[in-house]
Amino acid sequence: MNDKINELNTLLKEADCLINTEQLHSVLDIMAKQITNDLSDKIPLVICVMNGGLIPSAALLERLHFPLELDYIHATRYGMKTEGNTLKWLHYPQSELNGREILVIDDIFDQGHTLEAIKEWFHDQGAKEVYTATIVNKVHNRKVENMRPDYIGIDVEDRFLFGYGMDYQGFFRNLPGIYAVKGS
Ligand SMILES: O=P(O)(O)OC[C@H]1O[C@H](OP(=O)(O)OP(=O)(O)O)[C@H](O)[C@@H]1O
Ligand SMILES: Nc1nc2[nH]cnc2c(=O)[nH]1
Repeated sequence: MNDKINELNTLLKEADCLINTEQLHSVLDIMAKQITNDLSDKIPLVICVMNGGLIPSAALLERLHFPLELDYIHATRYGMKTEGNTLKWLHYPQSELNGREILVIDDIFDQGHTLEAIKEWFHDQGAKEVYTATIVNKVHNRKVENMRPDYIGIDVEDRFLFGYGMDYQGFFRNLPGIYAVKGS
């Protein structure tokens, strides 16, 4: 137990903070304004992508001051690893989706397989429009071809990130900033 705590504390101490809390708040304010402009008259169904989307969803939701509904989906393709695999679907939303305007919120757009598959699934369920939002977009050339989020907070370098929803081996989703693992 102590070994694990020491290992994790060292990892955090050596990590680079790429986006601090203040920067995150201004990014979230801007995203919330864009979303409000587009969706405030549509009574959207907001979908949190668990687990990483939990903190970004809460932060955006408290900045959206118009009628909306909330549900969640749980899909994961990284698990405890730093390399993505096939997407596992763990929970589907229970709300009526047919004809709805949907806003899907996640923490990161990396290669894009997760959001691309989720967006396609909502369209298959009869959603009228599916918007997607992520706090960060990782910059590299390994992306899916045909999809980008409608709302992106900030571009980040191609390193392994944690904090603000994103985990390192299941830990550190709770950090109020975004960090990159040393040497990644
Ligand atoms: O753009 P991609 O390359 O598909 O990666 C992005 C996805 O990876 C992370 O989820 P993860 O599978 O780690 O599950 P988690 O949300 O429970 O952390 C993150 O929350 C995104 O959903
Ligand atoms: N925690 C975490 N999850 C991811 N999923 C896709 N990319 C990342 C990343 O950099 N960090």
